[in-house]
Amino acid sequence: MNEWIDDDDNEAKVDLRLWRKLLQYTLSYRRTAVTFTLVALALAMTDLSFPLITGMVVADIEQHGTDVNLVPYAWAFAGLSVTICASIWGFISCAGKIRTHVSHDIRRDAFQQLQQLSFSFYDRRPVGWLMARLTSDCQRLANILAWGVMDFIWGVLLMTGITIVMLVYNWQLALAVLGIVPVLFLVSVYFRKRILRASRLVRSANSRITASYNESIAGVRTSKVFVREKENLQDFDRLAEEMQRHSIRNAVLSAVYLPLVLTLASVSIALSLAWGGYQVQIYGLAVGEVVMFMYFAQLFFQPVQDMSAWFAELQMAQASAERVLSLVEAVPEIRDTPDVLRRLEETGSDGYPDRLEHISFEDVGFRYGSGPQILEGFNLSVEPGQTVALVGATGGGKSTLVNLLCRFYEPTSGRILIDGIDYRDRSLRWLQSSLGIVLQQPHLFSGTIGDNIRYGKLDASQEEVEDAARLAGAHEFITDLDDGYDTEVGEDGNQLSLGQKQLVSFARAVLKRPRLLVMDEATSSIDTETERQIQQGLARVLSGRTSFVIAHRLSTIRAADLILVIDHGRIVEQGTHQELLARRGRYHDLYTEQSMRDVVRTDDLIGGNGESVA
Ligand SMILES: Nc1ncnc2c1ncn2[C@@H]1O[C@H](COP(=O)(O)OP(=O)(O)OP(=O)(O)O)[C@@H](O)[C@H]1O
Repeated sequence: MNEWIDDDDNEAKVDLRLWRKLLQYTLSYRRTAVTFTLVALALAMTDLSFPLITGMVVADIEQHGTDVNLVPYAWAFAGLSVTICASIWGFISCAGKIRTHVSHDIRRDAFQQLQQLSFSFYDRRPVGWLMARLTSDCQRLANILAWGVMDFIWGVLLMTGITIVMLVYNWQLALAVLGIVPVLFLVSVYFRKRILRASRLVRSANSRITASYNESIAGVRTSKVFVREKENLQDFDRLAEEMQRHSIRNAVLSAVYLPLVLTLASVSIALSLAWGGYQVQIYGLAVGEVVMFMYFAQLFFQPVQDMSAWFAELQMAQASAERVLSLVEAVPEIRDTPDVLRRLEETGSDGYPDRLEHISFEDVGFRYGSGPQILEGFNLSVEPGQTVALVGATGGGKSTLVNLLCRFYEPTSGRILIDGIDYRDRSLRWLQSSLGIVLQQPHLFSGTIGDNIRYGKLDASQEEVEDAARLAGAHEFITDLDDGYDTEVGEDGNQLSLGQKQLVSFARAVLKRPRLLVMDEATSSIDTETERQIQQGLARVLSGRTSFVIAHRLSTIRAADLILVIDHGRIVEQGTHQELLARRGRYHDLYTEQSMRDVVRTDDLIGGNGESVA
């Protein structure tokens, strides 16, 4: 499995430097954090007051018997109860607020980063990995950075208060109570970690079982045809057995943990009672004080348990923290150089004329990451307004060339010049806003067809949108739909056919009127008649604009000014359609092969152009 997908939840050493960075998310809500600290202080003081007053009542009764006036104590308890209610309300609302803000901020930063990162980043991280970072990891970190931090503040305040009060009252009894705390902490961390791990294993087994249900329901026909029912059941049994094992382990651990904590708490209370009782008998210590210490002993356990639980979670979430920070702090590989940034800041432009005419590749070499060399010493010169077509065997490097041209990747050696200037010396924004791209698998966003076309120019009028659609050959099918331009395309345009999606994406590119148009297999799912319409429309709109077309359907590029046959990252042939056919080389073979494969198409191509293939 890919190392990035692996959801490694094994506990790692807590890296404080990393958490300090993440803590900035909480600290940026200074006002809520300060309010929270005051609320936590009030809560801790109130918690602390209960044993104190209880101790006082008992001591008072011990001293004055039935003459004691209990009314002030009743009022004090009533006041404390109200304060505790208010503090808990404040506690929960502050922590909830901070959790929501922190979760939003981490997600926003991660999302913003995702928009900036280069394609190479996405090559190494699958979508599933990124989705998990944006959802479960962010959620988990937000919980720690809000509830964990809040519980920590409250716990520290309360434990410090109890320790001070106990030491001031009776240091020997205090030590008897406190002696058990480290043991409790260690036991808690030990069990919490194992319980957390076991419950995650249960969750993970559960999701695999759900996926298995899903797969067997979706693939029921295939399973039947291949008579796989028995094997499927065996696979399912294995998963179910695994889940059962983890669930039982989880239940056993929880069953051991709670009684153990309660026993430790009882030991601590018993110690204070025994030692306190001894002091009452020998040194005449007030019974109220012993009661107070027993109460304190009990009170001490809640924050210790909470803090040990968060500590265990902190260890388990170390991997999440690393993954999220690696995303938030990732530096885009392709970005404006400091020099370009300085020029942009000083003058608002990268300092060159807003023109995109002549393009040349000079000795360009390229490889994806540490992969094999895809291009080496690649040279090409494209004149203004030329249509360059790239054809050739699959995996030859056509899309790579176009990716380099669009600066989605940068050459690993050599240069790409636009009007004589290395494009790395120009701003990314300038280049990418000059581009129009139509892909074989175009992406449409949820919304209407009109919205999707307008994505190319947000302030375009309805008329402009329709004109663009007409030129792209999309108007006809759009107006045939019941809601026309207001038709909802669904998620990723899945309410439309692939051909219709390509037409909408064409219209979007046409509306933008780009200086450089790039089409990657863009007309593969469009019928020949529509394709001809598009060709005519584009010829009008893009006359004088440079374009690069990758096509497997060679009919798309017959009119290209320059056809390059690419193989293993090299140009093996170049020329116009006629020249290449006459040469009877690789292009001629490809063309003939394609014509043979599709007789109807061949008819159309020969008829359309009045030329013979053979
Ligand atoms: N993102 C990537 N990471 C690593 N290698 C890649 C990546 N994209 C392409 N390649 C490799 O680069 C080589 C050229 O691929 P490219 O997509 O440029 O070829 P192509 O000519 O466009 O192919 P096709 O006609 O099938 O689309 C192939 O060997 C491919 O495996």
